[in-house]
Amino acid sequence: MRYAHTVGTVREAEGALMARLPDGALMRRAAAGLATVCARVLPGVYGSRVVLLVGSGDNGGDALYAGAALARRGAGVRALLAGSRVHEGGLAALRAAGGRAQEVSGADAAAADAAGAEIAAADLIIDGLVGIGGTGGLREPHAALADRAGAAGATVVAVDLPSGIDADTGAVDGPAVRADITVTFGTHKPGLFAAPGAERAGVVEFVDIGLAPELPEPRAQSPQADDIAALLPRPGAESDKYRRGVLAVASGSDRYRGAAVLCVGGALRGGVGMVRYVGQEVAAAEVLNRWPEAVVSVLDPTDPAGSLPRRVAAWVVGPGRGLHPAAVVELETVLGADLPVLLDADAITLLAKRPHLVSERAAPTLLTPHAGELARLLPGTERADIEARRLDHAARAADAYGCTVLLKGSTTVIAEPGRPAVVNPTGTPLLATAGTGDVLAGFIGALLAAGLPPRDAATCGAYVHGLAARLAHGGAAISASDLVDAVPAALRAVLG
Ligand SMILES: NC(=O)C1=CN([C@@H]2O[C@H](COP(=O)(O)OP(=O)(O)OC[C@H]3O[C@@H](n4cnc5c(N)ncnc54)[C@H](O)[C@@H]3O)[C@@H](O)[C@H]2O)[C@@H](O)CC1
Ligand SMILES: [K+]
Repeated sequence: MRYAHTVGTVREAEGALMARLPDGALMRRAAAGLATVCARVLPGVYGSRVVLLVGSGDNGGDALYAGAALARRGAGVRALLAGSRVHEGGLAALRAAGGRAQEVSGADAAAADAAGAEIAAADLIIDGLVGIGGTGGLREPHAALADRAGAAGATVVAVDLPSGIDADTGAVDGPAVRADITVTFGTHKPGLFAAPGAERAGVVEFVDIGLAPELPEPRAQSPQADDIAALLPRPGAESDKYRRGVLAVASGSDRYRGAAVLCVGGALRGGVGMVRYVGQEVAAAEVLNRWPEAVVSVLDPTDPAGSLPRRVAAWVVGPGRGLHPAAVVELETVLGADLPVLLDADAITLLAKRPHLVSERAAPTLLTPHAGELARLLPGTERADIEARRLDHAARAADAYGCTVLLKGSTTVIAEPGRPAVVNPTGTPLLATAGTGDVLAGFIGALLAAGLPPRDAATCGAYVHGLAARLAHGGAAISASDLVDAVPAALRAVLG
C-alpha cells in the first residue's frame, strides 16, 4: 500500500522528527535519495549536463544538494535561480562541488534566453521550483521555466512533487512541470495519486527519510497488487453457490440491453455464486442468451416491487435501467431491504432527488458515479470542479449520503466517511468507452455478494477493472465486451 498525507500533517511530522535530529539531517537524506535516482536515470553521470530549476524554499535546497552530489561525480551542473531568495547552504555546496548558478529574473529577457539555452541543452532537468510550500498557480519566472522544461528533450525529475500541482488535491492551476519521474520524500502526497496532478508526476519514487513513526492516519492510500490479492475472496473447499454469494442485478431495459448483458458479465467474471437477473422481457432474453448460467426473471410492469428476486446477498441497480416510475418503485424497494446495494447510473440520477433513501439507510450502500453524476448528487457543484478536486468531492458526497462513494473517471477515488480515500492506480483512458461502467458495477456487485465491505469491494473492483483494460489488447483500444473477457487475465495477474 502507498500512503499519502496532507501538507499540514507532513509539516507536523517533519517538525517532530527534526527536533530529534541534527540540523539539516532531513534535507541531506532527501537530497541523497534524489541524487541516487538522478544518477540511475542518466546513462552516465560523468560529463552529463544537468540543469537545476531552483525556487526560494527548501525544495530548491534539495535540488541544490542533489546537484552538488552529481557535480562531485563529474556532471556539469547549472542551477537556474528563480526565486528572490535561495537556500544558501545548498548553493554553497553546489559551488564547492564545481557547479555553477545563474539568476533568472522574470523581467530580464537576456537572462531568460540564457536559461532557455541551458534547459534546451540539458540531459537531465531537476525541478526544485516549489514543493509542499507551493500555493496557487506558478508565478513568473517559475511558470516560464516549467514550460521550457516541458518543451526540452531532457528527462525531468521533480523534487517531492511536480511544481505547479497542488500537493493536497492534485489540482493544477496554470502551467506546471510535467515530470518523467517524481522523487517524493517521507510519504506520498495526495496530489501525486489523483488526476490531474498524477498525470504530471510520471513514475513516483519514494525516498524514506524516517518520517513514518511521526505520521498520523493518511489522507489517501493507493493499493498495490499484493493488497488486492489479500482482499479478494478465494473459493475454498467448503464453497457452494450460496456461500459464494447470490447477486441480484437490476440493470438494462429493452432499450438498453447491453447494460444488462455487460453488468451480468462483470458479475459472473467476479466469481459470484449465482446471478439473479431481473428486467424487461427482451433484455432478460438477451442475458440468458449470452449468459445461460444466469437465473433470469421478467419484471411485471404492474407490480415492479413484487417481481424482484428474494434470497439474495446483495444488489446492483441502475445501469441502463431508465428513470420511469417503475424504476423509482424498484429503487425504493431494494433500498428498503437490509442488504448491501450498489447504485450506478440511472439509479444515481433517481437518488439525487431522493437523498434520504440512502442517507437514512442502515445497510451498506455504494454509489458509483462519474463526475457528471456526482455533480447531480451535490447540488451547486459543477462537473469541472469535481474533475479538478476529485478527492475532496468524493469525500463530500460520502459524508453527505453517509455511504461509500466510488468516483469514476481519470483517477478513480473511493471515499467513505472517516476513512482515508482510496485512489486506484490502474486506471487508463482505455476505459473511457461505453459500457465499461456496467462491467465495473457487476464485478463489484459480485464482491459485495461474497461479503466484502463496500470500500474493499470497490477497491478491488477498480483495480482489477483498470488492469483488465490494460491487459485486454496490450494497450490497444478495447470495447466493454473485451473488458469482460479480460477480467480472468487480470485476476490471474493479481492472484499469481
Ligand atoms: N521540512 C523538511 O524537513 C524537509 C523538507 N524538504 C523539502 O522542502 C520542501 C518544502 O520546503 P518549503 O517549505 O521551503 O517550501 P517550498 O520550497 O516548497 O516552496 C516555498 C517557496 O516557494 C515560493 N512559492 C510558493 N508558491 C509559489 C508559486 N505558486 N510560484 C512561485 N513561487 C512560489 C514561496 O514564496 C517560498 O519561497 C519539500 O517539498 C521538500 O522538497 C525535504 O528537504 C525533506 C525535509
Ligand atoms: K518540485
